[in-house]
Amino acid sequence: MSSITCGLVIAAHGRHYTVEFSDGSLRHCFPRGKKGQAAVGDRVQVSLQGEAEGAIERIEPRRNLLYRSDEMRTKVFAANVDQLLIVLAVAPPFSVDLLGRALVGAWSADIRPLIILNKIDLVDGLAQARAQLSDIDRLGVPIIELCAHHKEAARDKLLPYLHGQANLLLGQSGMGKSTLLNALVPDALAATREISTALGTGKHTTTSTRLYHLPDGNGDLIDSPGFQAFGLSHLSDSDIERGFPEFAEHAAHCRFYNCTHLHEPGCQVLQALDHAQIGQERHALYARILQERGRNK
Ligand SMILES: Nc1nc2c(ncn2[C@@H]2O[C@H](COP(=O)(O)OP(=O)(O)OP(=O)(O)O)[C@@H](O)[C@H]2O)c(=O)[nH]1
Ligand SMILES: [Zn+2]
Repeated sequence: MSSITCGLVIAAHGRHYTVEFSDGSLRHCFPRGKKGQAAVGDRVQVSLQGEAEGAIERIEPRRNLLYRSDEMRTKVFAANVDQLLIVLAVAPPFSVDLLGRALVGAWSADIRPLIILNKIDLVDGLAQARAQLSDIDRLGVPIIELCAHHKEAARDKLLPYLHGQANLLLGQSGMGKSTLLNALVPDALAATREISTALGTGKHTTTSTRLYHLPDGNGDLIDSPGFQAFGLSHLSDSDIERGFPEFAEHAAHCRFYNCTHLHEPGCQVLQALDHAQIGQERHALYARILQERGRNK
C-alpha cells in the first residue's frame, strides 16, 4: 500500500503537475482517473509512487479559483489566490479592456486586485498612462508605480503588499512581468531548474503556471503565462455587475429590481453615466461583457 501525503501544486504542465511536500521535496504527479483538473495553488492528497512520482487522489476544497472562459474552453489561472497583481506598463500601451475584465474576474472570485504600473522611467508616457487609470483609481484599487529595472527599489516598494499572501501575477506580453518576477524572486531560474530535474531529464514539457515562495518564506508569487484575452462567459449577470462596484450606489435606485442598466427607463446607472459620474469606457465594457454572454448562451 502506498502512503497518502498532503502537498501543494506548484506547477502545471498540461495534465500533470509538480507537487511540493512539507519537507521541500518535489514529485511529478498525475490525477487519478478522470478527476477534475487540479490547479496551481491547490492542496492535494497524493499517494506516493516510487522515488519521484505520485497520483493525485483528492483536491482539497478551494477558497477560490480564478479562470477565464470563452465559448470554446475554460482556462484556469490558479486556486486559493488572495491577491491578483495586474502588471501594466507606461509603454507599450496596455489594454484598458483587458484590465477591466481582469478586475471583474478577480472580484467575482473574491480576490483582491492590486495594479502595478511598471516602467515609470519612461516619463514621457506617464501622464497618459495615469489618465487611463483614473476610472480605476477612483474605485480605490491600489496602484503601485515602479520601475522593475531597479530591482531593489521595486522589491522594497512591493513586498509589503505581498507578505503573507498568495499573489497571482498577471500581465499582457511586454509589460515587464518576467523582469518583475526576477526582481521579487531572485532564484526563480534555479527553482525552475529544480522542477525540470524533478520531472526527469529528457521529459520535455511546457510549464504554464508556476508558484514561487517569496524569498523570506512569507507568502507566494504565482506566475501565469501572458494573456491576450480574458473571456468571462462563466459569470452570471450579478457576478458581472459586482465587477463594476461604481454602479452599486446608483443601481440600488433603478426603477426595476432586475434592471440590466443597458436601456431601461428609470435606470439610475444610465443617468449617472449621462452625468459623467460613471466612466463611458467602464459602462461600454460592462455592456460588451453582457453581450458576449448573451451570444454564448
Ligand atoms: N524602461 C523600462 N523597461 C522595462 C522595465 N521593466 C521591463 N522592461 C523592459 O520591457 C521589456 C519586456 O519585459 P519582460 O520582463 O520580458 O516582459 P514580460 O511582461 O515578461 O513579457 P513577455 O515575456 O512577452 O510575456 C524588456 O525589454 C524589459 O527590459 C522598466 O522598469 N523600465
Ligand atoms: Zn439600471
